[in-house]
Amino acid sequence: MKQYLKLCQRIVDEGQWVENKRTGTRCLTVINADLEYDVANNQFPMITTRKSYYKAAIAELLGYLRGYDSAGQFRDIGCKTWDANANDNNAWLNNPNRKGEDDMGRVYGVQGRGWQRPDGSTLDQLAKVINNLKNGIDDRGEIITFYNPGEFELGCLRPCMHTHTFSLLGDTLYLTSYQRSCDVPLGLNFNQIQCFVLLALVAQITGHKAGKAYHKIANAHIYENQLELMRDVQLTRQPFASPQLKINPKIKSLEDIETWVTRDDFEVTGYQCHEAIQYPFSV
Ligand SMILES: Nc1nc(=O)c2c([nH]1)NC[C@@H]1CN(c3ccc(C(=O)N[C@@H](CCC(=O)O)C(=O)O)cc3)CN21
Ligand SMILES: O=c1ccn([C@H]2C[C@H](O)[C@@H](COP(=O)(O)O)O2)c(=O)[nH]1
Repeated sequence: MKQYLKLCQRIVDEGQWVENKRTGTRCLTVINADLEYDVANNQFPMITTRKSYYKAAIAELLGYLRGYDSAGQFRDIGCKTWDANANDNNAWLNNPNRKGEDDMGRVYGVQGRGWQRPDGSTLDQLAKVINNLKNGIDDRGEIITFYNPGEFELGCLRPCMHTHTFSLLGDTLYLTSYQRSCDVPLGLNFNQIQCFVLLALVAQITGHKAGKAYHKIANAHIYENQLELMRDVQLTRQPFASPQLKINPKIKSLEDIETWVTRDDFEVTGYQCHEAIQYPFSV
């Protein structure tokens, strides 16, 4: 939690204003942030200086792992975060590749589970990684990437946390996640949780201990309309200790994740937080 607040303070103190054409809203921006999460000791990185909706963040991750491409599928598993990008962004609404209400196109999990090969077949990146890790193999390329520049025009948004590298050292599994663009008040609150859960969950289904998750961010920003709430409210609060995450031990395979797992298979204990803050969202 301290590293999150440190990054927020750094943006407030040292950030530079950058115009953003896609949203029309300027951002106070810094380049390069490194965060890490202690999954081994179950220090769940949930924000405590405001109320955090961790179940929606986990549902979003489950949707990525299942290869969802519709905001409706995300809503059905308890996550509304894709409604705006699928249905309220003019560039996407006017894109001839959009297949109608709620369509997100070829983003995130679509690439992760069904990367299109030149011969017309598809590659399931996630299944390959899980299979190798289950068999104790780390070929130094246990990478899942959602970043497919050749298909950007087929999706509503370029993936932000776009690449996940798993590494095995002995029987301990590590994760390094890369993010190109980060909305620190809103998105990072979710992305921290997702890095942690991705490592904990993959360790559980591949039979390894979880080590640390490393989270590398290129462009970290606060939108102009979020700045006052961050500087004058959230940053004046003292954080509480990290809560713990409990994952249903019955989750044993990728197939479980694809078929019956829900956000309620994840429970947090020891979460103490300050009042909710509603940050504005730029579409
Ligand atoms: N500008 C922007 N920021 C983002 O963080 C973001 C995007 N766009 N587009 C794609 C996804 C969608 N994400 C989102 C979207 C909404 C919330 C959000 O509204 N969070 C609220 C309430 C969550 C809830 O009630 O479930 C929050 O207070 O955290 C968070 C992440 C993250 N990504
Ligand atoms: O997981 C996510 C998804 C998105 N974001 C944020 C980062 C930016 O503020 C926007 C995306 O805008 P681009 O113009 O495509 O960079 O969404 C996030 O923080 N985390």
